[in-house]
Amino acid sequence: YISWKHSYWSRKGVDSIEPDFFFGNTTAVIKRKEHRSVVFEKFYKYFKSRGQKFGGIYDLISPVVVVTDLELIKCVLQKDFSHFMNHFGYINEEADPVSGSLFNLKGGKWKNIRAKLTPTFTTGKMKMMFQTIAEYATNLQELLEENNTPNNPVDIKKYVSMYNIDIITSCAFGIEVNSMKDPDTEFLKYFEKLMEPSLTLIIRRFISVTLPQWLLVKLKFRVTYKNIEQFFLKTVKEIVEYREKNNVYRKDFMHLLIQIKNMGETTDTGNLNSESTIKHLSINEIAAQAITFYVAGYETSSSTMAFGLMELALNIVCQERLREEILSVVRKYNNKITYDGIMEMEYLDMVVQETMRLYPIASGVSRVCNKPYPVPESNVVIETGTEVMIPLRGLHRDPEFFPDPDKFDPERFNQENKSRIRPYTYMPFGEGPRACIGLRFGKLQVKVGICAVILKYKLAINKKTQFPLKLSTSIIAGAVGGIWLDLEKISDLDL
Ligand code: HEM
Repeated sequence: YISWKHSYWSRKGVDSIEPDFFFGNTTAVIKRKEHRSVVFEKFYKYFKSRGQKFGGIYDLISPVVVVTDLELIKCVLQKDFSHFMNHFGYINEEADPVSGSLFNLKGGKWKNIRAKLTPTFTTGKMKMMFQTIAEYATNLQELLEENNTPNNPVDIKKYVSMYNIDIITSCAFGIEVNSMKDPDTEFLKYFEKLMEPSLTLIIRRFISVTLPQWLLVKLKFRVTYKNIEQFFLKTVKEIVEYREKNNVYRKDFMHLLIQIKNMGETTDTGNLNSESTIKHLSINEIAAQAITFYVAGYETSSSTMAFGLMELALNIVCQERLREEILSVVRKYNNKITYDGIMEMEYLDMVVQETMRLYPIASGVSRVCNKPYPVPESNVVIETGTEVMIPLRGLHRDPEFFPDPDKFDPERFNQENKSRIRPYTYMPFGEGPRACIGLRFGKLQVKVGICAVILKYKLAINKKTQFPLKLSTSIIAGAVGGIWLDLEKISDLDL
């Protein structure tokens, strides 16, 4: 049966790579030897070197299309989106409410909820939450101050993770956890359990992508542990009830989600109720979305920020130039970091963009075909249920699109060069109608955090950081062994 499954691409006449028995072509990912993004970068190079617009590989026994051609990428993500609306992932809202996240939702239901949630991330809403982000950036400065002792490097990922977890807990759930000062709160423990790649969870995830979805739904299969799910649902219910009863207006995502629950839409006011007839969301639905914001917005921003600070430590000229820019803008705004100030920092934007080119946190942009798709200018039809993968790291480090691709060079994103970047070669947040909904928020977290660190400390790489850098095998890539920096305090400027 396995051999027959592994003959799928040759039966279709599609160029493919010889699979290992059972593991297919992703053995290195399953055995945790390499990060998925690195493995898919190799597939990208292989098919491109053979002049193929796409090729076939096997994730275990499931066939996956790997795309190399920019025109085909455009079709999948934008032009023919109606064939590729969904992300891969098991969903059963009844048996496993947490699985009903925006990331997992399919078809019409996804479209509906996405439309309701999109106004949650407008510029106005980002400005509304800016103060919370800035306060946690001050906490990050204090934390670094406490932990930066002479001759002791700091593992920067650890601290930026605390900064991001506090922001996202505050904004998604409206809870002040302060992981920087008290890492043992019940909420954080459950969050750790939710994210923990335990063996049972790996097996459950494996089953969820291997067995047919209709069978899993019939079996009431669940990926999330019952006790973890109960904890988050109970927490969200309590927060919602408290806010509704006391008419609390807090400037966060939870407020906007409650508005959607009660009114079907968000407004720029403190209202939590209206006579609107638009279809509302249930409490389980808003809980699932709050959890998604949490999961999707924490590790992504933390890794990006840590890699950004690492590159700045390695490239002193860039670091000095960034510091000058930050200082001049901060002075303009009475020694404060403001939303408008952050938006004025052009070089900061270039640094963050270049960081995300070199270290795209997603292993690729993935879609699942939801109705048969005849690939233009070929005889191949992509069948319903087949995963299509666009390898971000392959594109971002392709010398045809980014000369000297391994070099950290923010100038690629200056006003003049930016306009020359070919569409669909740079997509750290995905692309098309299903691109990252939290883009603005994620970038803001990263930018404010980087400002806070650069303003106060001169960064240098400590020899504990292992080069050449090896990416960890967790879902969102980090650096094996950590990113160790020496921090030299150069200013007393608080945010
Ligand atoms: C630097 C930070 C971030 C990066 C690099 C990032 C990257 C991505 C990528 C690559 C995708 C898949 C897009 C696609 O399939 O085309 C995605 C989806 C998503 N992201 Fe982000 N993300 C970040 C921060 C955030 C934040 C802060 C939030 C929420 C507060 C968030 C919420 C989501 C959600 C809900 C989806 C699923 C969207 C859908 O299926 O409609 N992300 N993100």
